[in-house]
This record gives sequence, structure tokens and C-alpha cells, in this order.
Amino acid sequence: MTPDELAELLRSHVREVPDFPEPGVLFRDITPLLADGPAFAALVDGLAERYRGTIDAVAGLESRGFILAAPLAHALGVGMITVRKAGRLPGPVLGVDYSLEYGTARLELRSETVAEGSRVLIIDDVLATGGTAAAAIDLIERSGGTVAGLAMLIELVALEGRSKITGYPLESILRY
Ligand SMILES: O=P(O)(O)OC[C@H]1O[C@H](OP(=O)(O)OP(=O)(O)O)[C@H](O)[C@@H]1O
Ligand SMILES: Nc1ncnc2[nH]cnc12
Repeated sequence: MTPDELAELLRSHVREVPDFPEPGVLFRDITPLLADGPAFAALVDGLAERYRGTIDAVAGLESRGFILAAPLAHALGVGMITVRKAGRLPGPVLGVDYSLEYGTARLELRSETVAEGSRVLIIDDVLATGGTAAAAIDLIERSGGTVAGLAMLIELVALEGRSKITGYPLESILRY
């Protein structure tokens, strides 16, 4: 599938929900994509084709990133790293506080799950302000990994998340 075809696949399977989870936010909901077996499979296949042979692990960002990271890691035959919200992982963990389009949060990672010098692909559904992605980069690097790239299904360009992660290869399939 070409990048344009993948973008169209996404565009036709993402629902726009105004004022969720709070007034003023236009929420991009990927659940229609996940519920469509052939569409979800085509997306994972497209990502696997793009990254095959170039990475050693896939890091998924809780929780929607997990849904993408697990099948992609499986398709590539590499491990999956879980970057989780505060208090979910048994210690010892590394943690970092960050801000969201709506609210603040904390991400944690078990650094033992990142092999020294491994090339890690960070994946998530949406890049908004970039706070989550920047926090994940910080955790992977403090754990000894190398961030080989970031893959986002959707990039909300107006929120300028890309400016928080300069110097890292960031690819988004669909930009609004
Ligand atoms: O670029 P940012 O402004 O940091 O926002 C992007 C993040 O926000 C959403 O996650 P959320 O924290 O809502 O959690 P969820 O996946 O559990 O719904 C989304 O899945 C990204 O992880
Ligand atoms: N507008 C949005 N839609 C879906 N997920 C998001 N995460 C942060 N902002 C979002």
C-alpha cells in the first residue's frame, strides 16, 4: 500500500468527536479502524513493511499506542516495550512528568526492558502537543536505548508537537 493509500485508509476510518474529553478538543477516534479487520491488518502490514530490518524493538505508549505496538512488534519479530502511565508497572521504574493537550500526566518505564544500544521505534496513535512522545524519548534514552524513529498514525499539525521532538525521524501517516 502506498503512503497515500494508507493515509486514505486512515482518513476513512477515523471518527471526529467534538468536545471530547472536554470542551474545545476535537478528538480523533481510531476505534472504527480497529474494528475493521482488513483495514487494521493493512495498516499494521504497511507499518511493518516500512520498518522491517531497521529496528530492534517497538515501544508502545499507553494505552492506544499498545494496540499498535503489539501487532507491529509481532510482525517484525522484535520485542515490545511498554511505556506506561504512573503506578501501573512494578518497580524499579524510571519516570517523567509531562503535559497533555488536556491535563498533565506521568509516564514510566522499566529500564531493564530496553537493551543497551538497541534501536527503538516509538509508536502511538496521535501526536498532539508532543508531550507524550518527548517524555517517551527521554525514558528510552535514559534506559540506554537509541530512538530510531517515531511513528504516529495522526499528527495534529496546529499543536506543533513536532517542534518538541526535533532531531528524531518522525513519520505520521495522516496530518490534520
Ligand atoms: O502529543 P500529546 O499532547 O502528548 O498527546 C498525545 C497523546 O494523547 C493520547 O493519549 P492519552 O494520554 O489521552 O491516553 P490514552 O491512549 O490512554 O487514551 C494519545 O494516544 C497520545 O498518547
Ligand atoms: N485531539 C485528540 N484526539 C485524539 N487523541 C488525542 N490525544 C491528544 N489530543 C488528541
